[in-house]
Amino acid sequence: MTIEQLVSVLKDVEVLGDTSKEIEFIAHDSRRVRKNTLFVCISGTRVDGNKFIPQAVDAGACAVMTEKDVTVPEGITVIKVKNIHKAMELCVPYFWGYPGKKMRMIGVTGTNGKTSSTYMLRDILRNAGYKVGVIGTIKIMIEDEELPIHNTTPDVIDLQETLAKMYEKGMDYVVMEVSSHALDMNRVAGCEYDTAIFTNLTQDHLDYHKTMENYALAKAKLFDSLSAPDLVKTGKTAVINIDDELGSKTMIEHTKCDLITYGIKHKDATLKAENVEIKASGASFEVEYNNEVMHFDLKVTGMFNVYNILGVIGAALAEHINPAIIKETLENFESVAGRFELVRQGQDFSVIVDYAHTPDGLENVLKTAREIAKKRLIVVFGCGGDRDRTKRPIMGRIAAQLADVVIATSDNPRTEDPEFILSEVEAGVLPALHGNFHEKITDRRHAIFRAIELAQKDDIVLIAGKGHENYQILKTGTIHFDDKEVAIEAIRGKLNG
Ligand SMILES: CC(=O)N[C@H]1[C@@H](OP(=O)(O)OP(=O)(O)OC[C@H]2O[C@@H](n3ccc(=O)[nH]c3=O)[C@H](O)[C@@H]2O)O[C@H](CO)[C@@H](O)[C@@H]1O[C@H](C)C(=O)N[C@@H](C)C(=O)N[C@H](CCC(=O)O)C(=O)O
Ligand SMILES: Nc1ncnc2c1ncn2[C@@H]1O[C@H](COP(=O)(O)OP(=O)(O)OP(=O)(O)O)[C@@H](O)[C@H]1O
Ligand SMILES: N[C@H](CCC[C@H](N)C(=O)O)C(=O)O
Ligand SMILES: [Mg+2]
Repeated sequence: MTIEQLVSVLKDVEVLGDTSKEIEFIAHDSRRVRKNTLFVCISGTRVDGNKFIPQAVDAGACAVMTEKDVTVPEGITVIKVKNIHKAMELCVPYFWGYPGKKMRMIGVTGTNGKTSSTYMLRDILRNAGYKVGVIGTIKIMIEDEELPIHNTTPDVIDLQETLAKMYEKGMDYVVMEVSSHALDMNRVAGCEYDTAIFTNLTQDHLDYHKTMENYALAKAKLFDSLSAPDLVKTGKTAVINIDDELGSKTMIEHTKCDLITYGIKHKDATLKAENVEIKASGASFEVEYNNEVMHFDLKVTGMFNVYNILGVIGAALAEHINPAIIKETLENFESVAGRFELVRQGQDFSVIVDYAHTPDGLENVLKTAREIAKKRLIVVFGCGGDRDRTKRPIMGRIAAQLADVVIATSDNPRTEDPEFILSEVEAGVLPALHGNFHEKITDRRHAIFRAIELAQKDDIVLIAGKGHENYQILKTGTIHFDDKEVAIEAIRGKLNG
């Protein structure tokens, strides 16, 4: 596409230089620039992308898009815009040919349960014979090909490039996590969702959204988008957890298309789970749809997973998937890496690695562990740095209320002092202790070893917060760290005396 064609979708734009050049790629990161790239200069929270123009030009950029007056080497075209984010939202999907309008798109939003739901949907759609791409916290999947990811929902440039790749490789469906940050920043511009799930709304990310109301309104944008004026596909459905009273009210207010609600408590839920049983071996429940009762005997457990599964059933039915395929797939679904994942090394106590990193996530997972625990429940957890500080004492309180042994440790401290984060966690732990045991061990590896050392026959050790992550982000840089690996090492050490 030529620069002239590309800028035709922009309004407030001034182009300095040759507009007949062909653009072959768009990047905002100078390290990803190649021949004939348009380099988009973004002033970020850490650095100003305009500073990297020389590197981008060296790497092959033939044009730059910027809000600033910049000096460029001769022959480089400058596209000057008023608002770089608005400009990207318009021209990047156009450049890639609107791939997010060509495939069926399922978006999942909510504080917790997004990754879990997308993985279940992927399996259902694949078993129904479709080619599926997935975008979310852990990685990008294009059928079986895996690519790394930096955000739960990538920015508009990375997202459109990924969607274009998926379209080119023949994906019928894209199932993706749509984070509140992404909705607020409009990273999903140019996407057209067909079915959207709302899992729940509980406290997180208040550092960014400031209030729960703003957080809810960011999520509601996904539901607004289902009835936007410029849609090209038909058959939109919102699938909403109606047991989440506050969140569902906002999401439903913003829904103007077909609606499927789900829940366990609410009497009017379209999909209402009955006879729910939570066992260590898995959850079971029944749900009625179109006057037929479907019975589910799952391998995953926990009330929270029953909710995730109800949302998934709703989305799959909205996409007209055969109920028999939905049932068979969900009954065989085992787990997502780092989500209530059992670490089995032949020890006589259970070790679970889980990604709970919000108050509600931690409460749910501790309650589930408590329901299936034969003896004591030992929890190792912490809170991330440079993230919502107000959740720290709340998570501390929940851990102290629900576990027998509480080991507070570091998560990803990022640029913060780990001791300071822990002091905020402990402000919640200490007043809530009721004769139960507590230790503060800043080093996460030591904390995991200590929990496993303390574990006795039939106890459960829950290592929460980092799930699948194989790194720890410290002030000094990112190091390799994997809760599961460390747990295995500790268990083996204990078994070998
Ligand atoms: C606050 C926020 O969202 N920041 C996002 C933002 O980074 P930033 O503004 O700090 O960018 P920056 O590092 O200052 O760089 C500015 C520009 O210089 C460019 N650059 C930089 C270095 C270089 O050598 N060359 C170069 O060109 C960068 O590519 C960028 O365009 O743009 C980056 C690229 O798109 C994002 O990866 C980054 O997400 C950071 C890592 C982040 O932690 N975001 C969190 C808050 C987030 O978005 N989370 C949500 C929800 C998670 C969930 O609950 O599931 C998510 O969707 O991930
Ligand atoms: N429906 C749910 N309600 C509450 N907690 C949940 C639910 N589903 C999962 N969890 C808990 O939250 C953790 C994270 O789950 P998952 O990764 O599916 O959520 P997510 O929404 O993708 O999170 P993120 O915001 O980091 O992308 C799980 O390990 C589990 O402890
Ligand atoms: N997507 C979430 C993940 C948090 C994971 C936890 N390990 C942490 O670092 O706080 C976030 O960026 O807030
Ligand atoms: Mg996720």
